[in-house]
Amino acid sequence: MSPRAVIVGPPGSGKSTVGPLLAAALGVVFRDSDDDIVARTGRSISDIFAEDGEPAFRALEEEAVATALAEHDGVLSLGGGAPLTPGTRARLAGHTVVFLNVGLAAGVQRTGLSSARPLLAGVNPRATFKKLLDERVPVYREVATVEVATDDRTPAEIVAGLAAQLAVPAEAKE
Ligand SMILES: Nc1ncnc2c1ncn2[C@@H]1O[C@H](COP(=O)(O)OP(=O)(O)O)[C@@H](O)[C@H]1O
Ligand SMILES: O=C(O)C1=C[C@@H](OP(=O)(O)O)[C@@H](O)[C@H](O)C1
Ligand SMILES: [Mg+2]
Repeated sequence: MSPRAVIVGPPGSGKSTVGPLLAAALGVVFRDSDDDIVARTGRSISDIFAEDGEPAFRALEEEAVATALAEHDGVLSLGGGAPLTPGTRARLAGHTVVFLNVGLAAGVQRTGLSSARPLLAGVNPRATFKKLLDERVPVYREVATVEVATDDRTPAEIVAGLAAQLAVPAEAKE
C-alpha cells in the first residue's frame, strides 16, 4: 500500500488546503501528518514545540510519517519541515511526491494571519520565511517528483492540474 500522492512544501504553500481537495478529486481518503500527531498525542503542534522542543516534535513527526506512508493509500500532506529529517527523505524515495511551492510574499501573507506555526512566530516573520525557503527549497526539490507554483493559482486550479497528472489511465484500472 502506498499513498497516491504525498504533498510537501513550505508552510503556507497550501498542503493542508489542497490535499483534501485533491483527495476528493481522485476519490481517495486524505490524511495530514500534523493532524495524526495531534490525534496521537492529544496536544497541539505549538504546545509540543513550546514544552518539548523541536527535536522532540521531529521525532514524533518522523514516526507519524513512516506510519502513514506504510498504511495510507490516499493523499498524504506532510508538515512543512518533515522532509528535513533524513529518515523521512529516505522513506519518500519511490513515492509520488508533489512539491507545492510558494514565494516569499505569498508565503508570508498566507501564514501571517495564524499563530499556529511556532517556527514563524518570531519578531521578523519575513526574514524567517526567507531563510526557511533558502534552506528548504533544495530539499523539497530533492524528494519531489512533481513541482507546482501556487502563488497565482487558486487551490481549485492547482487541484485540477494535479488531478489530471495523477489520474490513473483507464487501461491501468482494468
Ligand atoms: N493557492 C492558494 N491561494 C491562496 N491562498 C491559499 C492557497 N493555498 C492555501 N491558501 C491559504 O493559505 C493558508 C495556509 O494554507 P495551508 O493549507 O494551511 O498551508 P500548509 O498546510 O502548506 O501550511 C490558509 O489560510 C489557506 O486558505
Ligand atoms: O515548517 C515547519 O517546520 C512546520 C510546519 C507546520 O506544518 P505546515 O507546513 O502545514 O504549516 C508544522 O508541521 C510545524 O509547525 C512545523
Ligand atoms: Mg499544513
